[in-house]
Amino acid sequence: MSLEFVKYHGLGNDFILVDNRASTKLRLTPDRAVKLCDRHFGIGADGVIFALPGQDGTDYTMRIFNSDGSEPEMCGNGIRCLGRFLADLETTDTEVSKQKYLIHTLAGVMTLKLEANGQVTVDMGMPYLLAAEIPTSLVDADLKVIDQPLDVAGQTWQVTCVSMGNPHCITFVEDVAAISLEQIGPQFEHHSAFPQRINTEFIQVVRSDYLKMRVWERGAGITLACGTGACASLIAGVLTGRCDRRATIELPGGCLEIEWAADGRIAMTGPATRVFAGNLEV
Ligand SMILES: N[C@@H](CCC[C@H](N)C(=O)O)C(=O)O
Repeated sequence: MSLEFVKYHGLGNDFILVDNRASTKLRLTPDRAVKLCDRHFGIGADGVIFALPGQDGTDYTMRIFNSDGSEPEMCGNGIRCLGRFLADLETTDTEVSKQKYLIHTLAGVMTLKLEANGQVTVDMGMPYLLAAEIPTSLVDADLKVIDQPLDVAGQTWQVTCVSMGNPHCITFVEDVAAISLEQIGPQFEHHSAFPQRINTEFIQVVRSDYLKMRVWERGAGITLACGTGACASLIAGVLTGRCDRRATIELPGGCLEIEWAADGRIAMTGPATRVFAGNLEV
């Protein structure tokens, strides 16, 4: 038996997309996902995303597995890719596709809008800011983690933590290029202050409406972009008085536009690109 997949990327954060609309049972195991993500012995990707039937009134459900086989709650670049994937599938099936989707995720319901210029805008919902919600033991459970000291690799970093459904630890630095991400990223990810591990973003404020970011992702390591990380970083910038509520975030793979609206909801706009399709032996 063979299973068709499509490879997409959002700013170089790349995913294998699987059409799982006919069943709530995953068509691949997490172990198989790990093998497929391998860049030498597999297809190569930062994660595998499944498009499943909707639940609780949504159009579809997204499940994603990181390249280490762990299942995160949400993925910003991945959900934009899912939007394009679903539109392509619907066009193949019926010659028409929706321009707007309600997607069920482990982080809640996300709304996607496919823009005419190829970009995808996602209503990412509200951030979670309390220590218990991240989760982290850095401060008391009912407090926010804003510019708190964290010792990693013999250095004290001032960190701000934000959950976008998945956990992020943000540090503002003078020069993102000077950070030894490969060396310190794993030490942040596995720090005892973060019981569910953590995604780690380093941010350089170029202007109040333009930030540069590098990321070490939980379960995937260095990636070229992270959508939830870009949202969390803008929020950390606002909370610490470093940036505007709307900004461009420049990642190694390109730029995302992020806005934290007055009602507390976060919008992310960026591209989603189809790379190729193939068949897997299952
Ligand atoms: N690259 C993603 C985030 C994927 C999940 C993350 N590695 C985690 O474990 O939380 C994005 O674009 O948001």
